[in-house]
Amino acid sequence: MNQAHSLADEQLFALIADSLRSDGYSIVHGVLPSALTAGLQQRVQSLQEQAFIQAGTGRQQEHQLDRSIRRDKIRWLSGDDPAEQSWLNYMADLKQYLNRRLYLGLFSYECHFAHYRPGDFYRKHMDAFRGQANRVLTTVLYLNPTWNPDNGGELVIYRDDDHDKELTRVTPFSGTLVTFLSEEFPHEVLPANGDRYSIAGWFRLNASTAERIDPPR
Ligand SMILES: O=C(O)CCC(=O)C(=O)O
Ligand SMILES: [Fe+2]
Repeated sequence: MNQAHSLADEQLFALIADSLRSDGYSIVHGVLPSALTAGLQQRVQSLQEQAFIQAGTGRQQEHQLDRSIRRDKIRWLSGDDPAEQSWLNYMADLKQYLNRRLYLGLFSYECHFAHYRPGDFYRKHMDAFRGQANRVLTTVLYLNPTWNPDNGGELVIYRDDDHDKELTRVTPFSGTLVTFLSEEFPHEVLPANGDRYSIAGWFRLNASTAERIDPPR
């Protein structure tokens, strides 16, 4: 799917919802409001390297830094910055739309900027495991205005019905937004020659009980 101009929010949300319903994933190019993408690009470029932390794998107690699996550095978004707040608002609107259309019961959204330096990668992994009621829907927005396809750094998505077979590859061009069911699709980030910026995010269910506040980070 390839559109060259931004769509009204509801049209874009409808495209995403239709693809999620039929295929479990959606890839859209260049259809987000351009001011939104531009603001986030500027924001991530303005952050100093010290603002990022080494990304880990696993949740809370199991949290590990394993550089053979994952090399990127991350910074969680917060509402303190206007560009970051705009993205959080936009995702809140998407959440509302998807809940209305697909009854997904999405409750919260968390997301971080990611910076992959040249050579960095994220090996094949799942973002969530069935039955754990944690991450339901993954979103990835790329923020690389001058990406050369020869740079590598593609996101490789594997098939939900055969985890060894490649489904598709996504070049991390600015404004490309990928959405997929977190429990269904293994995926990996290939090493790149250049600096690769993105926002990875997850919609979660509300799995809180009186004893246990979920989601944690
Ligand atoms: O940056 C990407 O293309 C995907 C990142 C990813 O899989 C993750 O952060 O879990
Ligand atoms: Fe992932």
